Amino acid sequence: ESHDWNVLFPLTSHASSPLSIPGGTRQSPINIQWRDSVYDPFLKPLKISYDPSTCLHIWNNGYSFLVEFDDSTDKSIIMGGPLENQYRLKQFHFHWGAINEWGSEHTVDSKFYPAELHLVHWNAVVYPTFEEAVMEGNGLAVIGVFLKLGKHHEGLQTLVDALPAIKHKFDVFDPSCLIPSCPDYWTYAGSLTTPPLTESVTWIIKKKPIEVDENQVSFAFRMLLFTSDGEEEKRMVDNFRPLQPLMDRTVRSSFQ
Ligand SMILES: Cc1cc(=S)c(O)co1
Ligand SMILES: [Zn+2]
Repeated sequence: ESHDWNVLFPLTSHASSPLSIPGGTRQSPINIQWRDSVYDPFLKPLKISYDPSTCLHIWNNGYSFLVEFDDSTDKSIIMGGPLENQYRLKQFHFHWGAINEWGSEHTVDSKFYPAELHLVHWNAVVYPTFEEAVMEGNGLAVIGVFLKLGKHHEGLQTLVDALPAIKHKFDVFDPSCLIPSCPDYWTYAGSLTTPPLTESVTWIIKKKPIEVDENQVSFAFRMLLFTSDGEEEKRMVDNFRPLQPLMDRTVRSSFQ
């Protein structure tokens, strides 16, 4: 039983990967074992309504590139799905690898995708600020979308074109163009995958990936830098967290 292993040989426990918080019981990302996911007929369809004009700017935060949204109103929200309240879109960003063999944070049946999109939302019904929501169990909801290599993605190209400038001011961008129309998703209780790693995220992982072409991931994403101007260049790649133990959690699916 893995728990004994941890008790007997705590130093060799795989669960305490460098980036796991002590005593964490709902850490992310995880491997989604398709056959172990449980269909929940009471799960509602996810309702997504984004107002493209809430788009503010795109920037490199030294770990990924983010497109941030004006979250001072309820103009861009999600509701339904596994969620009790509506959640406001705050930003979206990606995680990707140095090569196409890996890059996503979540895996499906231990398969990595070359990249993963995260659309981060917070529970403004219950919490006054994003910062407070980050610390609460029902504070955040993140939609995860896998990227697989295939045909060119028009919507993504708008972002890719802005990357070289990165300070590029954005007028409008509707992130729903990055979300597959197939309504199927998995959902589980998890955490942020970057510090503070708080266990505040209801993860909603879309079953269907979106297709992007080789250049969109390789040229654009992998040319970004972790480093700032003047520093020795370090390409921004492999900005994903190692898999975390499922522990006492069930992944639910919205589909049979
Ligand atoms: C708030 C936030 C959420 C995720 S998923 C991330 O990678 C960074 O920051
Ligand atoms: Zn993320």
